[in-house]
Formats: sequence, structure tokens, C-alpha cells
Amino acid sequence: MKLLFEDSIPFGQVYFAELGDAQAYNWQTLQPQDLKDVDVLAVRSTTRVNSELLAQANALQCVFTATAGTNHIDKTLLQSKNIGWDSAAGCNAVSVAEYVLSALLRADGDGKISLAACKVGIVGAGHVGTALCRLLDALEIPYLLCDPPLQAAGDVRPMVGMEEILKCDVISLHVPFTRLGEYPTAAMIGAHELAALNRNQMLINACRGEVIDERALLERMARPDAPTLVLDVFDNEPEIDTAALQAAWLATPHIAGHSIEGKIRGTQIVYEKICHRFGIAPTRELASVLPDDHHVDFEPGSPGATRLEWAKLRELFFLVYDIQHDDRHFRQAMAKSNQFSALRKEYRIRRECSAFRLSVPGYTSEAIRAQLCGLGFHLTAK
Ligand SMILES: NC(=O)C1=CN([C@@H]2O[C@H](COP(=O)(O)OP(=O)(O)OC[C@H]3O[C@@H](n4cnc5c(N)ncnc54)[C@H](O)[C@@H]3O)[C@@H](O)[C@H]2O)C=CC1
Ligand SMILES: O=C(O)C(=O)[C@H](O)COP(=O)(O)O
Repeated sequence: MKLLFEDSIPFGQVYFAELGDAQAYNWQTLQPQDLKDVDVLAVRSTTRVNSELLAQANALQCVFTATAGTNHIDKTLLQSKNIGWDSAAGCNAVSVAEYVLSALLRADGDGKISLAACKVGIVGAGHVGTALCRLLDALEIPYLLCDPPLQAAGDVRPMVGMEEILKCDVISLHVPFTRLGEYPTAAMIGAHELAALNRNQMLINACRGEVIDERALLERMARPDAPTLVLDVFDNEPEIDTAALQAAWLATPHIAGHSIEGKIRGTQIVYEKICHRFGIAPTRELASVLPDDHHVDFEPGSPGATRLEWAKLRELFFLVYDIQHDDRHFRQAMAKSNQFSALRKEYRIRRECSAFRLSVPGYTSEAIRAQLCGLGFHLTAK
């Protein structure tokens, strides 16, 4: 089998070499002739799989993306050519949910919202939306869900419409970018929805830039009663309009899903799907390539405490992931030149809560232990 894989797929060579003739490519220099005689193409979201790229793909049997989003793949084209495709659905859901929680904790610390009295509106209750629900459940933060396709498919969780979502203190978007079908998401947050928001609300977009009408967003953000904005994704990446970066309170270069676990899970899922398709028994496991866990001594508060204090939680959670760090780095880099792609490619190693083993005192209450476990931490005795 001849397999071509994007060089940003972590451990690509380790995983794919055993499947056949596996070669890495750089998305910025990939040419249509590079796909001649290739059986399997493994990409991340930066490779646009379209008619131009596939013009000389004479042997291609399937395309796999090691990402959750699939809008970079022209599925109609693949179907017309009888080429299969699949994704790594859910690989980075926890990473994005932790990104959102970090934004919430920063906003709480800065007095922009109060997590003690806050309702989160989640648009898109798939892998990411559900992972976010788990974190909010652990902290007893109420939320509403809006996902008409899932609702129509019989999802039993209570759902609301966009009107209710727009009344929440925080609105967090987790839908795919789609133009067609019954529930298109292109510019689903437009002038009308933006007009409904006020300065006490926060809007978070960590799905795809095109889900918000960026022109309408910039106009709305220029008004004095604008909501607090957190952006991980932009229109027209990587050639983004820096006005959107300026308008955002926190901004990051599309790295919400870039925990090391999220990225390697993507590789693992694609590897297993290729094995399945070609009748190969998989031998590789995620645990063998993940870095070692971190060990942290954590003092969760006084004996008898039954709830983590927000300040304590912030202190702990920012050890795992502090969105402000990425925001500062992004702004500094972009002030010199457009380094959007380079920042993503060279992104630091970021771990998820599950990579942290917290040693807590024996008196730590069951309720606090449950909160910490609910966030994904592993607990050990002091
Ligand atoms: N910033 C980043 O690094 C990342 C971004 N993403 C983006 O987030 C999106 C969601 O990721 P997952 O949760 O893993 O995907 P998913 O497919 O598991 O969930 C998406 C959910 O959105 C719902 N949906 C579709 N159209 C809708 C509409 N018009 N209104 C409300 N809900 C709608 C679907 O029914 C589905 O339940 C991905 O498609 C991707 O574009 C995903 C991972 C990382
Ligand atoms: O999985 C998705 O969808 C994402 O948005 C990924 O985080 C994109 O990461 P890259 O493919 O651009 O590395």
C-alpha cells in the first residue's frame, strides 16, 4: 500500500510505516502529481481535498482525516470518484472542552462573568458539546443544549432553540461548518443573533470561523455594549483579518483541539480505520506514544470543605491549560507578521487533565474528590 500522510500528523511515521510505503508531505508544498499511485491519503484540516488536488490521483482508494472537522474534504467529489473517506470523530473533544473551561475560569477571575451564577448555552451537542457538559456537570454549572439534528434523531437530552441559547450568560459554539442540508451552520450567528447579545454575555467560537458572519461580528464588536468575545477560529484561515483578533478579548490560532492527547488520538483512530479497511490487525496503542503523566501535590482547601473554591480551581486548572498564555503568544507573534500557520505547526506540548495525577490529603471530602475526578484528574493519596 502506498500511503501519503500530512507531516503534522504526530507519530505518522511510527504508525503508518508498518502499513506499507508511507511518506510524509507538507500541505504548503503538496502538488497534484504527488498523489500519483497513492492508495491512501491521511490528512489534517490544513489539506484541502478538492478536485484540484485529486486531478492526478489515479489509484486513491480512501482519504482519512486525523481531525474532528471534515469541511476541508469535498465529500461529493470523493463519492463521485468512488473514493472512501473517514474522520477521527471525537479525537479532540476533551481538549476543546478544556479550552472552553479555561476561558470561563479566566473570565470569572477577571469579573467578566460569575461562574457561581452563570448559565452556558451550548450549540452543537456532539462530541465536544458533550465533553463540555461533563466538565460543567462536575462543577455544577448549569447549561442548555441546542442541537436540532440530534433532537430530530431522537437524542433524549433536553434541547432548546437558539432564542433560549442567546439569553445564556455564555454561548459556546460546537457545530460543524456546513453550507448544505437541513441544518446549515454557515453564518448561523449573524447580525440578528449578535444584536441579541449584550456586554454581560460571552460568545466563544472554537468550531469554525465561518459559523459566525465575521463582518457582522466586527460591526457588533465596535459598539460599546458588545459581548466578551473568545475566538479560536477565524474566517479565511490562515489569512485572517486581524481586526477579529483585536475585537476578541481572548484569541488563539485554532489550537483548541491541540492537546497532545487530542492530536495523537487522531493518529490512532486513523491508523485503526486504515487497518480495518485493509484487513490488517492493529498493533499500535495510544499509551505507548503518550508522554509520562505529571504528578502534582494539590491542597484542595480546608478539612471539611465540600466544594472547590473557584480560586483554587483556577490555580489548579491553569497548571493544565491557561488560555491566556496562548492568547498573549498569538498577539505578540501576529504583531510582527502573520504567523498563524507557524504557531499552529509549532504548538507547544499541552496535556489534558487526565495526564495529571493529583496527590490530595486524606481529609479531602468525597464531594471534592468527585469534582476533581469529574474534571478528568486522577487522584492519589498523599
Ligand atoms: N478548534 C478546534 O481545534 C476544533 C474544532 N472542532 C470543530 O468543532 C466541530 C464540532 O466537533 P465535534 O463535537 O467533535 O463534532 P460532532 O459531529 O460530534 O458534533 C457536532 C454536533 O453539531 C450538531 N449540529 C449540526 N448542525 C447544527 C445546527 N445547525 N445547529 C445546532 N447543532 C448542529 C450535530 O448534530 C452534532 O451533534 C467540528 O466539526 C469542527 O469543525 C473540533 C475539534 C477541534
Ligand atoms: O479536529 C478539528 O476539527 C480541528 O479543528 C483540529 O484541531 C484542526 O487541527 P489541524 O488539522 O489544523 O492540525
